[in-house]
Formats: sequence, C-alpha cells, structure tokens
Amino acid sequence: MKRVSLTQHLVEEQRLNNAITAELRLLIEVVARACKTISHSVGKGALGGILGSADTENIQGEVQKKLDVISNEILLEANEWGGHLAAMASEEMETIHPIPNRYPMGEYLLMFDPLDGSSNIDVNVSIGTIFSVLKAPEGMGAPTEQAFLQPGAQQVAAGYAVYGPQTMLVLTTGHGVNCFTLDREMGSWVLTQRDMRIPEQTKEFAINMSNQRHWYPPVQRYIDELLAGKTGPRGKDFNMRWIASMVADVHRILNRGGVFMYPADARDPSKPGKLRLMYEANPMAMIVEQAGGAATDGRQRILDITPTSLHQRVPVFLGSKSEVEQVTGYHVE
Ligand SMILES: O=P(O)(O)OC[C@H]1O[C@](O)(COP(=O)(O)O)[C@@H](O)[C@@H]1O
Ligand SMILES: [Mg+2]
Ligand SMILES: [Mg+2]
Repeated sequence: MKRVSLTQHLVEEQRLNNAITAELRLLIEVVARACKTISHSVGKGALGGILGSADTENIQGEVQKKLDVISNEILLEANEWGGHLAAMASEEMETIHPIPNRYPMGEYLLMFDPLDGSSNIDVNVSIGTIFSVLKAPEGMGAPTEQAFLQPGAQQVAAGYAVYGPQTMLVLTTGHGVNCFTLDREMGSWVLTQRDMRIPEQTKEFAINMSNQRHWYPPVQRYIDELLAGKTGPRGKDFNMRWIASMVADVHRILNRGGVFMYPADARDPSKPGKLRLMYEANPMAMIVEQAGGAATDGRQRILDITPTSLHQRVPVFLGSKSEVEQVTGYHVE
C-alpha cells in the first residue's frame, strides 16, 4: 500500500476538492503536531511526571489533572506560533485567547478539549484531544467570544486524536472522514483509513448506566427496550460499552457502529447534560455525520444549534443513524 502522510493527504484535498485553503491545511498540521507532542507526554506516564491532579479547577468547577493543563499549554503554544488563527478557546480556559501581535489577523477560530476523558489518565485507559475550526466572521475587529458562537454546521474542520494502544488522528474537512495513525518511529501521521463509514444498524450502545434513575422518560423507555433484548420490542439482544472517554467511545462507533448517549437528566435541570457543545458535541457531530451517522440533542440536529455561550452544555445522542433516529423520535413524540 502506498504510504500517504497527513500533509500529502491535505495537499490532495486542497487540489481535488478545492475544499481547504493553504492556511487551513497549515492550521490542521499545527494541531496535529501538537497532538503528537501530547501523545509523547501521555506515553511517558509516571516517568514524565504527568499523572495526578494539578490541584486547580477549570471554569466548569472540575478539578484539573496535570495532563489537562499540560495539553492545553501545548495546543496554545503551537497554535500561537504556527496557525492562521485569530483566537482560540478551550475547555480549560474561562474566556477566549486572542493571538497576540498578529497582523493581519488570522482567518480562523480554533476550539479544543485538550484532554478528553481525564478520569482515565491515571489508569492508562484511552484518552484524547478534540478540536473544531470555524472561520472568523468577515470584518471582525478584535476577536470576541461572540465570534465563536456559530452553529456547528459552519465548522470548516473537526477532528480528534485518540491516545490508545495506537495514537490516531481522525479528521474531516467536510469531505468524508479519514484516519491517520502516528508512526512513532518516524514521527509522522500516516493515512490508514479512508472515508470511514458508520454502519447504519447496530447492536451496541454506550451510556453511563449509573445515572439511570435520573433519566427522563424518553431515555428510560429507549434503554428499557434495548435491555429487553430478543424478548422485547426490538427483537434482538444489545451489548453495552462505556469507556468514559468520549473520544474512545466515538472511535469505536466510527469503526463498528453503535449509539453513544449522554442525556440531560433530572439531577440539576439547569445543566442540560454533561458534554460541552462547542468543543465536544459539535466536532464529534460533524465527524459522525460526515461518516454517514447522525447526531442530535434528542430533539434537533446538534449542528443546527445556535450557541449562546462558550462553555454551554448539551445532551448528546450520536452514532448509527437508525438508533439515533429511534431515541430522538421518543423525545419528539
Ligand atoms: O464519568 P462520566 O459521567 O461517565 O462521564 C464520561 C464523559 O465525561 C467526559 O470525560 C468529559 O470529558 P473531559 O474529561 O474533557 O471533562 C467524556 O469524555 C465522557 O464521555
Ligand atoms: Mg471532554
Ligand atoms: Mg477535557
């Protein structure tokens, strides 16, 4: 098989689809380089002093792990120097991070969850980085938070890196989804899966079952029916997987199908779910749709939601189309 690097692939996309600009290509390459650096840190574990808590809290009131902070810094530093950016925003920062001293101002906005699945860092289970790229609005002066509040349908690129047994980068620029594996010896990203497609039917679901008693009726009903298996209305047995790293759960679903759910629940009605719209749900929704799947908040397409704040939360149902339609149907009924 001919070895195709990330750069070669992006140049090809630039030529064939005329879909990405040279600036967007360079931006993606800088993000990919930062993910490579994060992957090296992850790989060192206790030897690199990266495990454990940073003893600080982020804007969401969550205790930060050392690796949350380190990954955020790696992404900030790489993109300040290398990307064609006007500003960045991250799960780990209260407000936006404009690019200093850049004239003319860059054309893109980058958002990221620098380290997804923090609870898995210290136990050597797959974790990842999720990112989303938007165009800065035309004629924007100094970058503001408002500039980021665009529906996910306007993303020009989205991707994630998963730091597992292999380090992989899954990427879309709106022309399908491709997967690159990090060649650790050569230090390069190599195209290993072209045009990933999510099977439409599935027998596998992913949800944190410990929250069951708090769910609202549509989710109770849907999961009850899956659990009833062959003897229930679905007439087939379902299996369950929950890694507690969205990147790892989504990566499995991209490869072999399934449905991933993080619904809103009755614990705190002011908190619509756990996952963040701008840098978790939107990029994953774009990837999943580009691979032939679906992604909703239970009522509407995630990519159609107009955001109201940078760190807003959203219920998430994504994966194989038929299952996402089924559970969304129960909410709409
Ligand atoms: O621990 P829970 O409630 O099952 O939540 C798991 C979910 O939380 C997350 O870890 C949130 O991501 P962060 O680690 O970036 O905060 C998702 O990756 C995952 O799907
Ligand atoms: Mg996350
Ligand atoms: Mg995170």
